[in-house]
Amino acid sequence: MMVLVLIVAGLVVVALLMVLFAPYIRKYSAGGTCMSMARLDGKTVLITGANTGIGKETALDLAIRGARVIMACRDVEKGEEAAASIRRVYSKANVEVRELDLADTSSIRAFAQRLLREVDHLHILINNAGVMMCPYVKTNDGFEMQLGVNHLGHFLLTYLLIGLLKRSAPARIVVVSSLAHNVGWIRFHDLLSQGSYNSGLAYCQSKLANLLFARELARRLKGSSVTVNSVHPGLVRSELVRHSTILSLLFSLFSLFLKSPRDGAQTSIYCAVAEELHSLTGKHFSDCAPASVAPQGRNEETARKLWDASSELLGIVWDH
Ligand SMILES: NC(=O)c1ccc[n+]([C@@H]2O[C@H](COP(=O)([O-])OP(=O)(O)OC[C@H]3O[C@@H](n4cnc5c(N)ncnc54)[C@H](OP(=O)(O)O)[C@@H]3O)[C@@H](O)[C@H]2O)c1
Repeated sequence: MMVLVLIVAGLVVVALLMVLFAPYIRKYSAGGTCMSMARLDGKTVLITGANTGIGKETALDLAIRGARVIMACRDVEKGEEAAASIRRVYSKANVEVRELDLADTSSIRAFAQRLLREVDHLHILINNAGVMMCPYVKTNDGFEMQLGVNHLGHFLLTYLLIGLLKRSAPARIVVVSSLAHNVGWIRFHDLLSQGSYNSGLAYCQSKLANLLFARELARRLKGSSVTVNSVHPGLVRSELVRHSTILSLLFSLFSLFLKSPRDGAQTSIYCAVAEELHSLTGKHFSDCAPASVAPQGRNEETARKLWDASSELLGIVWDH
């Protein structure tokens, strides 16, 4: 009898939660389809974290548009499986998998060196890979994992490829950030969470860092025909929440209200191809439309400070 009461009570709580939160979840996860028919024949695209989720769907779409798509994945086997599934959907897909572990600067450098040797042009770079709310763990270089992969890894990758992008201009850089930037702030006093660690806050910090990086890079690249925009893909069914039991539970519960990875890829695709964005730079997009940015994401001083701190951590000097 007691068990039955508990089950019924549990179901009532779940139903209440769904009624309460569904409108909000729907609001942030619905809409936005890239209507552009732009072709990418002869163009080369690089997508990080392309073996699954939003990255894989972005790779499929851009391959169908005729691009040569380089899928940068930390697990080559998983990447090859994803490439094979893309070829099953579109047999002419020009996709290739290359190894890139954003949690290891030597892997990033080796990846970029090989790319610079073997690829003449790079027209679109999509910094998509991400890790969310993992336990406290360090990258190979001693950086907190979420800041290390989501921000610092992409910061270094972009630095290493910026010359190639400029030579290939017009070129576009798309940085996959998140709505989570709204509740993030940059903890300059403890950027790598050495003093204290909260996995949720560290994720939000890394996504705010994505946005600030995109804006500062756009500012520095003005006049170069390389544009940089950031996106929030929506709330998307993917493996991203794997490290958080609560979020995994909530995402399963509200699964019906979340975007599919295909729908989640639309804003990245839009920013990568839409003709009307050809010279638009330094903006943030969601649902294939300009989106609002939290005040901390618009603070130019914070963006410059983060730029300097990131360059120092990575031991690099940008020449612009
Ligand atoms: N899903 C959402 O609701 C949502 C909302 C807002 C923003 N986003 C952002 O969207 C982006 C894509 O997320 P998703 O939802 O598609 O998640 P996902 O399915 O978990 O995909 C994340 C990708 O990043 C890769 N990755 C993780 N660590 C890496 C590393 N050290 N080096 C190279 N690649 C690494 C993963 O590779 P493995 O498969 O090998 O782990 C995977 O390919 C992320 O930047 C995320 O923050 C997602």
